[in-house]
Amino acid sequence: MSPTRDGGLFLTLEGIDGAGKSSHLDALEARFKAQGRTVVRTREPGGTPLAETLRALVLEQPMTPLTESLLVFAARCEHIAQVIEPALARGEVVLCDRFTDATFAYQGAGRGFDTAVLSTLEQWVQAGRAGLPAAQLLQPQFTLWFDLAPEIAAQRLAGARVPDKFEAQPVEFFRRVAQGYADRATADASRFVRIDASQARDQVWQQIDTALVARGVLSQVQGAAQ
Ligand SMILES: Nc1ncnc2c1ncn2[C@@H]1O[C@H](COP(=O)(O)OP(=O)(O)O)[C@@H](O)[C@H]1O
Ligand SMILES: Cc1cn([C@H]2C[C@H](O)[C@@H](COP(=O)(O)OP(=O)(O)O)O2)c(=O)[nH]c1=O
Repeated sequence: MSPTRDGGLFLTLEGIDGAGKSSHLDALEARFKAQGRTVVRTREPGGTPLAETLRALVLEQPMTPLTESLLVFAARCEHIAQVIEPALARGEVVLCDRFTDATFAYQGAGRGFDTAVLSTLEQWVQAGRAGLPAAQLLQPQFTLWFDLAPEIAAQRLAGARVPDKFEAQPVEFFRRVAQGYADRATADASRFVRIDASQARDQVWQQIDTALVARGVLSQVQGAAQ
């Protein structure tokens, strides 16, 4: 069996903007469904009507890093209570595009905001959740970290879509964000699954599939290459 909480699986995707996360969400969802799992596909900031309203503010309005941090954790609080916890309790797969690692990477490393404050907010929002020991934070079982040089991500995004507030940031900002992710990965090596996102799309998918099979989260597809 896969490592689960209440039979559910909490899997997140992370990386700088343009790293290629969204390109693999459909295939991941289909892969779990093909194995008979019910999948809740969601994102942060967002995932509930209120959290989506907060997302629009965070992505469009200028604000202080503290306001940004409070809003993403407020959105997360709703998202956990209304979507993530109930789905995990039902034994489902929660496939979430970003979670708290993004706050440490973007607000912490990118904006230079105090990570001790972020850790406090993380405690408030992610500790004491249903089905977990009081001291344990709700965290993803695994985080697929799409690691890509900021210069390549910027090239991929150029002309691909209208940039939002973060995507309009200079490459130096994304260097700091990328370092923030690398630090989180070092601190929680068993949770983070590093994906070399510089490879071609089908090779990136192969890395994802192989990593999740190796961790017992997915079963090998019959006839697939070892
Ligand atoms: N492996 C890849 N090689 C080249 N381009 C890619 C690759 N993966 C995604 N892209 C392209 O890069 C851009 C950003 O990908 P996307 O999945 O939206 O990234 P993210 O969700 O991480 O911001 C898109 O235009 C996408 O088509
Ligand atoms: C979850 C989260 C996202 N963000 C940022 C990162 C992204 O630039 C943006 C939204 O992420 P994303 O959904 O990846 O954007 P898109 O749909 O355009 O690919 O929000 C934060 O700054 N802090 C957070 O805690």
